[in-house]
Amino acid sequence: MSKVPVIEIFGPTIQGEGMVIGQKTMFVRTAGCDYSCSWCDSAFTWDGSGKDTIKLMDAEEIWQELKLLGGDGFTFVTISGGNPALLKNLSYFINLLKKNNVQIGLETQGSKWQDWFLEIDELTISPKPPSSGMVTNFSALDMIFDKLKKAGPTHSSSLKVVVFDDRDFDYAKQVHYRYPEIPFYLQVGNADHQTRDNQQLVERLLQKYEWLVHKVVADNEWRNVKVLPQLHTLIWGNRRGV
Ligand SMILES: C[S@@+](CC[C@H](N)C(=O)[O-])C[C@H]1O[C@@H](n2cnc3c(N)ncnc32)[C@H](O)[C@@H]1O
Ligand SMILES: Nc1nc2[nH]cc(C(=O)O)c2c(=O)[nH]1
Ligand code: SF4
Ligand SMILES: [Mg+2]
Repeated sequence: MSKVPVIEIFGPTIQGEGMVIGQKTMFVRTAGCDYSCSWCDSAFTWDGSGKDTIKLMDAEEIWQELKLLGGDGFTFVTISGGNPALLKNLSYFINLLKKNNVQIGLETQGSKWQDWFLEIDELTISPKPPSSGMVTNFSALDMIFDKLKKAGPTHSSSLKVVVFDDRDFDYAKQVHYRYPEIPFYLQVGNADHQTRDNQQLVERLLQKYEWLVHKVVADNEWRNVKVLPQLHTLIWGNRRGV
């Protein structure tokens, strides 16, 4: 059957990150990841702590849940995870969204390809810097961008690298140089993704954002780049489902 493991469906909210930041959207978060980033803010999707909340759902069931939550008040759905690119069967849900004229965003780290990437309106590829503890498979990433490029200029994708420290910053630059034609976003890393103290969290994140902006503006090797915070974290802290 065409089922996929879903761990949460929420919205309407705004896309807090990357190329369509600010966009009103619903979210579908799939379970399971082939990575285990040290600072993952969605570790419940893969570390076992959320296993009782995973539901195997088919396309129509996910759509019904989205309509229940969002009614007619949305035109955009973002799929994240975990790594949704592990799920070949997501094609059924993606086709159903297209049939309903819904725009689709998707977040993945760039470790796996799926043919349905070509159906995604706003595809965010987010390779992981050294602080994550993960090692990027650049031949897999090359293959993904080759396929997207062959699919033609109508395809809208971007790179988003989370930065925690100077090494991450250098890694991000390496990625940007390797794929210079892909729109590039630097994102502030949230080192306190467990805390409930929103005031202190926002203060630290804004300091980190300032640090990152300063590094970019002082560096002539960065030219065409956008530097962003996680907007949803500035509004809602580490709350889930927003
Ligand atoms: C939770 S991941 C899920 C999608 C996919 N596995 C990925 O990593 O791209 C969604 C986005 O959140 C980012 N992210 C995860 N933990 C973060 C943190 N502590 N601070 C900032 N961004 C984080 C990831 O880098 C990714 O861009
Ligand atoms: N508002 C909001 N924006 C987001 N952008 C990417 C998210 C994610 O966890 O993938 C996310 C999320 O969880 N919430
Ligand atoms: S790849 Fe994404 S979901 Fe997987 S561990 Fe890293 S940040 Fe978390
Ligand atoms: Mg998130």
